[in-house]
Amino acid sequence: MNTVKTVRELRAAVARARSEGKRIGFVPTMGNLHSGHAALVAKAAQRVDFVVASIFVNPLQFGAGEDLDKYPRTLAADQEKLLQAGCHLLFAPSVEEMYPDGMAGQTRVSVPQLSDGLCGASRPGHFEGVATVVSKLFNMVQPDLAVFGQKDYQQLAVIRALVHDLNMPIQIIGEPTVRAADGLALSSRNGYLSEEHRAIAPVLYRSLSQIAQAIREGERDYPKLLAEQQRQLEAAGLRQDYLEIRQAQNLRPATFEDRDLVILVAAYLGSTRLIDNLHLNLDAPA
Ligand SMILES: Nc1ncnc2c1ncn2[C@@H]1O[C@H](COP(=O)(O)OP(=O)(O)OP(=O)(O)O)[C@@H](O)[C@H]1O
Ligand SMILES: CC(C)(CO)[C@@H](O)C(=O)[O-]
Ligand code: BAL
Repeated sequence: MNTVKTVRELRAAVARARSEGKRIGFVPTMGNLHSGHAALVAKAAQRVDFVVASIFVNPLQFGAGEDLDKYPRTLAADQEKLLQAGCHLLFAPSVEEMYPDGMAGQTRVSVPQLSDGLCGASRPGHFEGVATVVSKLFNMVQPDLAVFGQKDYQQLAVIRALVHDLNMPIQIIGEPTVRAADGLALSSRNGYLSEEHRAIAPVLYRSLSQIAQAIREGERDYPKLLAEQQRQLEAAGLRQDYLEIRQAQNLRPATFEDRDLVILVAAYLGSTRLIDNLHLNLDAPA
């Protein structure tokens, strides 16, 4: 697996693969890779002949006071994991390579409505930063398909919308969330947790699962269900950012008649913000 740092080298390597008739898959990441990322690369490797991954901690999607500076940078270990997972080319650009003219005058891509609420409410500008960098990366790599994790459910919805709305000929694949044995969704930010907080964190997925189970059993008093679980999260020591039930396909608030639902949560453990979600289609076999 080669690592390239410039757009020029990236384009040359992708052009070589294309000239050999290969289909291109793409997995964008921020690095500090775990088995969740490896699953995305493995899915791409099943579908195409040439898999490109990127590692770029994108300043444009971090708000003031967020963890941009302390976000873990672990390039050598990441290269090894990508190789094992079946990646052919890693693009690891600098901030100057991605934003050679700075960020203030950078053209932005924004996806209204889907970017509002949930993570967009507590991270203003976040999804504009994501949509902008993903659009740039898509134009640099020009893949046939790209794979994203369902763990970042709202992000996946934003990316599906931008590809649709901007007529990009790229198939977007959403991969299920890879979890630790105790249910906690793998995330680079889990590394910030103390031992004590790591032991508490699985309560997030337990709460989502309990809500899903209650809805499956016929409970439709969503405010009551959410309030109960909010109390549980807070009793366990988490500070809730949001806990919501939305329509799975468009993220609009769910009504009692909706059958295809997603339950989404974001909460703080100390200063670490964790997110998770559970897709619940009441018409699908359990
Ligand atoms: N547990 C997981 N299972 C499947 N995909 C995942 C998982 N965690 C992250 N991803 C996906 O990997 C891609 C890159 O995400 P990113 O590098 O931000 O990882 P992360 O572990 O979610 O980091 P962070 O803790 O900063 O949110 C995204 O498409 C994201 O949805
Ligand atoms: C998609 C992404 C790589 C864009 O910076 C990032 O938001 C992430 O890691 O999910
Ligand atoms: N995992 C999504 C990227 C972010 O939190 O900035």
